Amino acid sequence: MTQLEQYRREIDRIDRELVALFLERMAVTGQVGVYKQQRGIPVLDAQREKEVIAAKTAMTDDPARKADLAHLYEAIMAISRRQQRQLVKEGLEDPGYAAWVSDMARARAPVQNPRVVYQGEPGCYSEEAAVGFFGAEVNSRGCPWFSDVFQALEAGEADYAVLPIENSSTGSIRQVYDLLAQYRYSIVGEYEVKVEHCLMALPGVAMEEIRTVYSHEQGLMQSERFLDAHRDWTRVPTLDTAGSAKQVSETGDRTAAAICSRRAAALYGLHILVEGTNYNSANHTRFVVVSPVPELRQGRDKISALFHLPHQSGSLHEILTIFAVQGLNLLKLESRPIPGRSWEYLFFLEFSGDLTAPGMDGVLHELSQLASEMRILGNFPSYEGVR
Ligand SMILES: C=C(O[C@@H]1C=C(C(=O)O)C=C[C@H]1O)C(=O)O
Repeated sequence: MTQLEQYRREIDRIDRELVALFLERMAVTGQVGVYKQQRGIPVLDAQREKEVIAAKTAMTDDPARKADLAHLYEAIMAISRRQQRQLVKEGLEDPGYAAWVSDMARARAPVQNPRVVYQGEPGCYSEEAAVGFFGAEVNSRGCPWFSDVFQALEAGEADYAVLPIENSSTGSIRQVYDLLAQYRYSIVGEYEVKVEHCLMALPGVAMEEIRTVYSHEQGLMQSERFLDAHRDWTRVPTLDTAGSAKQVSETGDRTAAAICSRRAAALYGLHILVEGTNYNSANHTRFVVVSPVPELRQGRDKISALFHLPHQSGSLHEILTIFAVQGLNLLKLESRPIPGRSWEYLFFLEFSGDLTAPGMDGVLHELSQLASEMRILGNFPSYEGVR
């Protein structure tokens, strides 16, 4: 037997003892669950958990092992809470859970023939997403700024907004995340658009004549490598891609070009000089459909939630432990700074699931109890179209 085989034999022996003890512990924590259920005692006892961890970490002087034991016991106790939650039904003590229950109570059916707002001029990718999600006959209109879109919902001028949330080349659209945090609205759906940018100018204009190129900052960023080959062009960010095409068309400036969709070129009578200026050929933008009133649409399989975590080391790790222990499939994690509180963050998490499925109330209690603040932004069907 090699030395390695000998070590592994030893590890297997120790693990047999560990597993037997773990199962024994679970049997007792299960009995604690029955006890709590009979007496209406909450599952989580944060003080007791602190004591359990303190007692274990006191058993070694090695600081690294102390931290390891704390993590190990966090996971073990999350597992025993999950086991107890199958028995114990809890009330509305947790604000995040209570808010979700009250949101569900006011959830409405999808609005028929809705009024839809998006940011940009007709022909922009957001309009394309609105058409894709709601159909070609959608009653939609564009607004200059993202904040105008939210204000239109607030004023009751629209039923839904379609907003870009992330791009597969350049990442998150931070302004939209910040507005989602600011307004207490719900995400009720999502849609993806394959973004293929083109360089366009007035008919008859040659590449050599171009001095300035206009596009939304995302269009410029997604075409960065193409533009780097034309360093003498001035790059001017505009409110949206279609707006830049409209501007080139209306000013009649032969030294100007726009980076925008093929659709916008046709709409504003521009001539395409270069197709596919985006450096990533698989360039997709994901849009969310935002509603001022919560909805629970058929086929919901994706959950979006916002968390403010306690400003202490390990709090993100603890939340992620819950995801692992509860078998939740985490799809995206985004953090945004909190104004006025340097180095504190709001975390936006997306994960798979249907919050009305059995057992999900326990998951929400767990997450709400560990976060300083938790808000469910929505539970909606994920985009299923082809990429
Ligand atoms: C087992 C209990 O329930 C929970 C799980 C704990 C554990 O696994 O040690 C400790 C405290 C509670 O949050 C208990 O209350 O003792």
